[in-house]
Amino acid sequence: MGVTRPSAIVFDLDGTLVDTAPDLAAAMNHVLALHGRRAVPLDRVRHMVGRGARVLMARGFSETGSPAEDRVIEELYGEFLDYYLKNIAAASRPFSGLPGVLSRLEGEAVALGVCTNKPESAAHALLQALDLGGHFGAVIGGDTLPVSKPDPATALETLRRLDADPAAAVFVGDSETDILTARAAGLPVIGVSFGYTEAPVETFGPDAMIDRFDELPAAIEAVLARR
Ligand SMILES: O=C(O)COP(=O)(O)O
Ligand SMILES: [Mg+2]
Repeated sequence: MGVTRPSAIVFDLDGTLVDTAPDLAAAMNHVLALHGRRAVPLDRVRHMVGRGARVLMARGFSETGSPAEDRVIEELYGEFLDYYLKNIAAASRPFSGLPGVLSRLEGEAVALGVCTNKPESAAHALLQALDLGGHFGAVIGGDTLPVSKPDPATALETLRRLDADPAAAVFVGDSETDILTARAAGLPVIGVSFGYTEAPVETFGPDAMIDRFDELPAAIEAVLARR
């Protein structure tokens, strides 16, 4: 029988805490339009997010014609980020039930962190725009460290900054990247069924799945008890 009281919960951001796909799609389609490409529909974008904005740009170009050459990806990324930072919360909203579950965890003195492949500046701007920033004691973005998810250093550094015991921490995410990150860091991982993923996230073997945030406390308890 393992621990049941979590020290910390580390959350992925896009597709886990916040439904950002509409604004990510708008920014990607803005860049595609600048380069004479057609728009990618929102439903497709939901399967293209999860490995950072450079990969999103590459996928957007491959989806709409000839692939972008490596040497132009940095320029596309710059165009994307410029538009995205100006429109970061035009349509992005926290997933249903999130504020309630964050308050509940805080009430139980559980430390909360964010570990995302979004640039750290974009992660802070988004959390602030949605009035969520105050909940999280640490935010690690895709450019905070020399490595990004799925490198386990990202999750472990989030916990270090929270001063939380990794042996009682849980990762929550929506994509294969998150499952790989948590596994490599030795953390139990809960998948959310409402996020962005190339294939259904349960196929990557999370320790538990939730369909709604009100299921999170019980799922945390279950994965820690099984440790
Ligand atoms: O920007 C992305 O591609 C993914 O961001 P996430 O790590 O918060 O899901
Ligand atoms: Mg995600």
